[in-house]
Amino acid sequence: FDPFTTTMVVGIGATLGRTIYKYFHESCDSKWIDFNSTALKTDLEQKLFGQHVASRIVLKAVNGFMSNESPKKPLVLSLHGWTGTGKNFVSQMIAESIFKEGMDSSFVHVFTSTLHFPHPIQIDTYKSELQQWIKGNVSSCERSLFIFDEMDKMHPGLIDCIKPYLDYYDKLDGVSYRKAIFIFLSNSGGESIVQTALDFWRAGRDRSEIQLKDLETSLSLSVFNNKESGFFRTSLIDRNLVDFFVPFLPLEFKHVVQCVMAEMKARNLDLDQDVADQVAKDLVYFPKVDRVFSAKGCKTIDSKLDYYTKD
Ligand SMILES: Nc1ncnc2c1ncn2[C@@H]1O[C@H](COP(=O)(O)OP(=O)(O)OP(=O)(O)O)[C@@H](O)[C@H]1O
Repeated sequence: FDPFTTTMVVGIGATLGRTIYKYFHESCDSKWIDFNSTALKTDLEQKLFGQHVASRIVLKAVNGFMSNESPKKPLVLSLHGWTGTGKNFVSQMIAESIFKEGMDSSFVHVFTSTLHFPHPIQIDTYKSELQQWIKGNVSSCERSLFIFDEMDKMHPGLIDCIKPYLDYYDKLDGVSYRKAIFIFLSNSGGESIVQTALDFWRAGRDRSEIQLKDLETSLSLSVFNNKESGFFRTSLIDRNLVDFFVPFLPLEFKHVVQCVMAEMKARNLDLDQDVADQVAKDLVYFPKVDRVFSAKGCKTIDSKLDYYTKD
């Protein structure tokens, strides 16, 4: 009897079991896919902190797309911003508002550049696999959601290969992609968003005054001109395949406190403002002089909270 092997086998068996169960259990119909606009609105308003611009755009974009019976192209959202500001979190909210199984749905597919496409030398294999994967999944369910994380680290050739699926084609090889949703996540443009937020802060203006137009120009310039960014070398942008660029603002101390309180609530702990303040104080803020924004946003607060709540 080897407890390690047994645990592994049981673990793998359970995962496989869940996958098979999901595969046969979940179907591509309104029983499993039923957009709940109110739930998305409530989540964005109550669970997402400090992102009034992103929140508004996402709600409008997803509502508009999901209420259109015959969209002309798939919905393509590009979420930009500093680390830990809520880009994955919002993608999760979108998935939950559309699919009963949320992120666990077999119609939601997440790709992370460094994890799934780590070796540039294998780019041709990745390309054909990715294309087959997208085609196969949309063929079995037109309402598929694809999330591409670390888009700024993605090989431009790979971005190029998904372009046809984002375009205004009626059908490609007999498959229509018009009801699919693509979400791209990246940190590119994050610094220019931070600069705008800092300018407002230094001018003594309220953060809530920041509007999309204040961020749009610098965001698109930095995304275009960033030689490191996969976007730069592709024509994703100039072909207008991205429907909405969604900027995420850097988070301040008060937002981190809100994140800690939310985490306490999620763990059924007594809400303790002092502990929340303490956890937030322990994080690093930048720029060095003003210390306005959390360097890691709301990331890592789980483990910090453990430290304060465990004996
Ligand atoms: N604006 C926010 N409001 C509420 N919670 C947040 C917010 N931003 C981040 N969080 C919390 O922090 C966690 C990590 O954030 P998330 O993964 O969404 O960051 P990200 O912007 O995708 O970061 P990265 O660019 O590093 O991938 C979330 O799961 C959520 O619990």
